[in-house]
Amino acid sequence: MAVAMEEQLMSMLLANRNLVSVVLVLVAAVTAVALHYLISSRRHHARRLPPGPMSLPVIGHLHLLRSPVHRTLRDLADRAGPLMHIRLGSTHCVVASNAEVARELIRGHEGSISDRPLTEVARQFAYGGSSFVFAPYDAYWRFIKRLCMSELLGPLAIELHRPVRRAGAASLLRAVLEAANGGEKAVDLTHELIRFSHTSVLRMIAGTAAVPGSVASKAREVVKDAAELVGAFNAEDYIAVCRGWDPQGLRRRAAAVHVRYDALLEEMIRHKEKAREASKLLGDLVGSGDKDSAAAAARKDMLDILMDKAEDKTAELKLTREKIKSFIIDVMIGGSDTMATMVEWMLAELLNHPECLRKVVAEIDGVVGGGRIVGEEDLPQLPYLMAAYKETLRLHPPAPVTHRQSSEEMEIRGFAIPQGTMVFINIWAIGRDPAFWEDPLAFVPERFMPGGAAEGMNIRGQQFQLMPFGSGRRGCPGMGLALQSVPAMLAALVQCFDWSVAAGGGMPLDMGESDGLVCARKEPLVLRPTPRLNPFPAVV
Ligand code: HEM
Repeated sequence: MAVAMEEQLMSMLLANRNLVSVVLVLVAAVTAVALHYLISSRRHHARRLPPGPMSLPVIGHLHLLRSPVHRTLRDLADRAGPLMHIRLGSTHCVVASNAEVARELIRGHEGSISDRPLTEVARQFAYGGSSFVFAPYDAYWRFIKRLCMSELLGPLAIELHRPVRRAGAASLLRAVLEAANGGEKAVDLTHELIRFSHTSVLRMIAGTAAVPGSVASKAREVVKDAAELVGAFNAEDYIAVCRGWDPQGLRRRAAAVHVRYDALLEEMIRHKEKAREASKLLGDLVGSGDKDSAAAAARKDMLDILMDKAEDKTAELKLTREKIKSFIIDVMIGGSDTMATMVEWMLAELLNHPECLRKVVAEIDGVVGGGRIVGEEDLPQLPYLMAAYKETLRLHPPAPVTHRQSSEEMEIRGFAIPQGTMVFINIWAIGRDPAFWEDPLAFVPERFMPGGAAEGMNIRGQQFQLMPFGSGRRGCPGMGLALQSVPAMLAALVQCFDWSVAAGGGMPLDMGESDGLVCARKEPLVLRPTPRLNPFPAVV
């Protein structure tokens, strides 16, 4: 019976050979289409970009970006979520707006987001190559980072340069005292603080001998102009059709500023070369023993260290004159305004919160007294001052959004981030996230004190709820310096003077933010100082 049926079927199939072929082809086609759909829908799901607002052709989300950008990005993320995709022209960007996403990116994908986007303007200041700040995570970057952490900006260098910063602070206090005693109605502290932090950084770079007064004032000008250009939005960096056209003229202006900057750096380096030759000659004449070389090592500034490395034939990497100059530019731009801005934000917050200011001053009076001026060495005994500093960094990080670039495709939270995507971490929004911070907009240093909700929280980037210096391998190399210099300067200002608002100003102080590379106060801080210590301690 079965055999009969089989034979019958065979004969039917043979009779309908053409029909079978058609059916087989159809089945194969349907299967292929289904498979293709399945595979491509899986791939599409994996390639799905994180959510973001509606975009426009060509410009993407550029029309939505208002200044200050960190606020706009936070507002957009409130609707799109803590991992948001936006398109700036033709450039994909993702924005991390809470601590969990920042942690996932930095802990989980550190290797993929260790590059920084090199903008057209930044390229000019990097002598056509890439500087330390904008270098990809390559051999040069690793070399200079190691040098930073061990010698240039490491704990020993910070310690050795303490007298230089002390002298800078003394000069600021002297200027304020003269203004107060001379009956001047007000002091432009913004101006004085910028002068102080520029001089401190410049002296760390080139020592006192290599920095004539004219260099210091030219440096302030050129750093201001360069920072303005590096911080400006340049359509060329984002919109493909604008590339090579310099539509806003920024590249042209940057080239002109760079010529001035280069002349200044050459002046500094030539001074330094002469000083090194002279001291070498002297060493050869008198014969320097081990003790003298130890003292000479202690006197080395950044240029000395960099020039030693450039002359070192056994160094793992050749440090060219261009690389030295571009590194100095990075440190001057990255280090000066950030520190001045932080002292200013901190003083403004304390003046707006007199009870906190009273606690800071009482703590300094209790630990230091009125016979000498507070210094960096006192900081470990001043926990409330440090808590007020952390609170200021939480509310007013001077670099509110950090920029990275993905060097390969990566998957995060089920979304695919293409290679070459700009990765923004909104440090400012993270510090004000109501999901973590109680009463996030209030200035409450007590939250960092014993018993406070953020007691023991450090700001070095290991706890992602507070990361004013960034985090991971590209975290700020100047953090150690900023953790000493800023609170010590603020402490001296409030120990030595009572501050009141100059005529015409009102309280509370306006806390509006400026545009630019560094998020500073919009209005200059113009205040009236009254000396509060009598006799006034020696300003040395
Ligand atoms: C309160 C003061 C400062 C703050 C809040 C600050 C903040 C930052 C932040 C957020 C970054 C990006 C980190 C990241 O991508 O994860 C950074 C990078 C950098 N900062 Fe600072 N900074 C300060 C002071 C300084 C100082 C004093 C210097 C130098 C003397 C400096 C030099 C640099 C450099 C060179 C980079 C780039 C590092 C790299 O790309 O590897 N900063 N800073």
